[in-house]
Amino acid sequence: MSTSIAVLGGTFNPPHLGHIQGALQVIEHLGIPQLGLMPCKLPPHKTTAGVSEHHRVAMVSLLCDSNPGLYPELIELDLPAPSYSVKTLRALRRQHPGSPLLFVMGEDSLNTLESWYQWRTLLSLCHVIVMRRQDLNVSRSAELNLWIEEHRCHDPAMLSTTRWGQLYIAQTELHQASSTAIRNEAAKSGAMMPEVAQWLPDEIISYINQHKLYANVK
Ligand SMILES: Nc1ncnc2c1ncn2[C@@H]1O[C@H](COP(=O)(O)OP(=O)(O)OP(=O)(O)O)[C@@H](O)[C@H]1O
Ligand SMILES: O=C(O)c1ccc[n+]([C@@H]2O[C@H](COP(=O)([O-])O)[C@@H](O)[C@H]2O)c1
Repeated sequence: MSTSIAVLGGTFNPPHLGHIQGALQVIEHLGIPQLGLMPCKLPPHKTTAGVSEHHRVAMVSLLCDSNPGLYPELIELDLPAPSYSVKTLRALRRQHPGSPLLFVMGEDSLNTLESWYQWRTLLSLCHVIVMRRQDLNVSRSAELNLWIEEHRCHDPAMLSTTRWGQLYIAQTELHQASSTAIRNEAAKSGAMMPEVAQWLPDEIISYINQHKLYANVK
């Protein structure tokens, strides 16, 4: 079987340590060589991606430069908006027909999966890997829970011996970081609470300040 291809899709407005910690732990837990951070063109459930594609890609690229194992996967920027994951995974599947394809998402994304375009089709294209994330707002429907249990795999070896079809909940550590909280904090006063600022690596803080993306991050 060919080497696994793994991607974490996101808006990355901005990228933060919750993304990095989760991605690095998925790499380690699954024993895969690398994982692509895949900025979307336009998130399907939002009216805008926030700051420009150029800045989001630049921040993702900075993170990848300082984290061996992570690389920018820019395929969605060449696909039509909105960035429906099924369409992206079809395109990735065409590029890598013989590889296990791993689509990584946070637990909050899993909880809203029923609202995604052709969501049941995802597992005919890829494996879905879930990173743990506290999500106090949403409870899953009985139907979604049933689907999860039907497809859930407990043996990570299956993820490299089959190319699609498994849903795996990785026991990643919880991380509180959230792009919304970072943006809200920055907008408030220009001086973020230290616990929020520490969710951002230094190179991202410098980039945000240099380009005045939100407000100054101290
Ligand atoms: N702290 C975190 N722990 C685990 N998964 C996360 C975390 N932050 C984001 N993710 C996951 O990474 C993916 C991309 O996230 P995204 O770029 O939307 O960041 P976000 O912090 O959720 O942003 P926003 O608050 O703007 O929605 C999503 O599947 C999301 O669930
Ligand atoms: O395909 C969909 O309908 C769909 C709906 C919501 C989100 N997604 C994808 O999920 C990823 C995370 O989205 P977001 O909005 O949490 O940044 C990103 O790659 C989106 O394109 C995909």
